[in-house]
Amino acid sequence: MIEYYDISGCYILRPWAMEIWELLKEFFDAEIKKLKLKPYYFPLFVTENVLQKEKDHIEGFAPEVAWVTKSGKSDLEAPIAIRPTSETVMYPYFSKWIRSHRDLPLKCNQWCNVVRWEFSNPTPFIRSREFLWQEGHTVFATKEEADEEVLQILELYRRIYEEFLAVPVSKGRKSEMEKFAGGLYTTSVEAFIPNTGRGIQGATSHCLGQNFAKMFDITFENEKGERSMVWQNSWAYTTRSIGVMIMTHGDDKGLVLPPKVAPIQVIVIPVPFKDADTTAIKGACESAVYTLNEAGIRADLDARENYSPGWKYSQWEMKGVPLRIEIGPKDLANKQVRIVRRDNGTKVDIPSTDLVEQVRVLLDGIQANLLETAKAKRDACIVSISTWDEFIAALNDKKLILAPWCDEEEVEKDVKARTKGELGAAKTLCTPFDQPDLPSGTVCFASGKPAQKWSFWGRSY
Ligand SMILES: O=C1CCCN[C@@H]1CCCn1cnc2cc(F)c(F)cc2c1=O
Ligand SMILES: [Mg+2]
Repeated sequence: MIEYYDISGCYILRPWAMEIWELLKEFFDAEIKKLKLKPYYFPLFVTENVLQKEKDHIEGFAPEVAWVTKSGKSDLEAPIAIRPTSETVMYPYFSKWIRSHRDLPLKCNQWCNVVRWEFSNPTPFIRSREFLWQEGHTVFATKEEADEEVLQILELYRRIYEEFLAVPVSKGRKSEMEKFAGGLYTTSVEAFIPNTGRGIQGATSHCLGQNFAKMFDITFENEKGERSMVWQNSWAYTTRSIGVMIMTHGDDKGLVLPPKVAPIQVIVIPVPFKDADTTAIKGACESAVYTLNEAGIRADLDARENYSPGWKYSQWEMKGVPLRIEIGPKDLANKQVRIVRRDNGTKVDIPSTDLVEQVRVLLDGIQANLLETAKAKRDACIVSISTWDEFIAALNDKKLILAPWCDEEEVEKDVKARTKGELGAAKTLCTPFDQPDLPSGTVCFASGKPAQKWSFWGRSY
């Protein structure tokens, strides 16, 4: 999927990864086009004074910004930043383009790369200094429109994770401390990795309120001729989503790819036998591949002569291909094929006449099974707690913790301070929209004050 690169935190995305990214992009791009998003491409570079436009938007991030300071041997008269995100690149032009309510809503999306020179341990897909993403930046006349779109996009992110990557996620709202500092509120879809007991943010959808409108003077004349400030959203998901899928489904044989994002969904392998008719077997494999491709199923043939069938089985299992079809002399004679599932290893012989129908059923079955299995594993990690001791025990037990919280930032900071350590501190992951019942009199696990809500807490990536 990747090749390591001679700059730390940078990776080469090879076809097995890029094809997954392209399948996700195909779905998401089609969906946002239904919402009238327009494609743009803004420059990679942003000047220092524009980037510094808003102190509290950038302040904590300054160490991550990568700068161009020279061209050839000569210094640039002023350093130029490489975009870590595009608010400051785009919004001066939103200000120029938006004059009247007729110019609203403005709906801009760009598929691009961004650079953030992180120093914590670089990890392929999960934390890299350059990554691919889409960033949506939308502008509305009213808060109601913005609020509605934030949730529409969040639902698309849930679909990317649950319907395509087969990764269960929780929709919720970030705390004031964890939200995007420049915005009004942040919603996110949160995943969880049982093996490491860490939460991971899958995607985020922010309502920026009118904060950036104030900063960049983005105003419009409404129907009554009054000048007012716009309401904005911004939202993104990144190539990190591929890493979450890998960690969620992988097993000791390697990758396990959900069919919806598998570049090859079915690999067909001829199983020659000493005196059997290899030409007929290969012909049967080729027609199986053809028939499946005609039906819109991503099938391929592995007829390499220099590898044994067994060697091929292992290789395609390692690459996570959902289904393997074996055709040998016996299968040929019985006009059947043997199909092997990657997710649970079951083998089934089906008549060649039923090929497309059965493969579709099996692929849907694998997709559903992967999500259900991941959901069960994730749910088994969720524990509700009510006291500090229970919280610490659950944290050390690598759990995803649902805790009653007073919603005070000081308490959130205090929990971080009290759980610092080489595994990283505990933090709020999100306050799930789906709130369990909170009996009156329930107190916050950390402060003892009246609890306002249930929130997910845990260590994170
Ligand atoms: O998360 C999104 C969705 C897509 C558009 N951007 C928002 C907020 C990004 C928050 N963020 C995140 N990381 C950053 C890193 C930087 F180096 C930097 F200068 C700024 C930022 C920064 O603003
Ligand atoms: Mg960051």
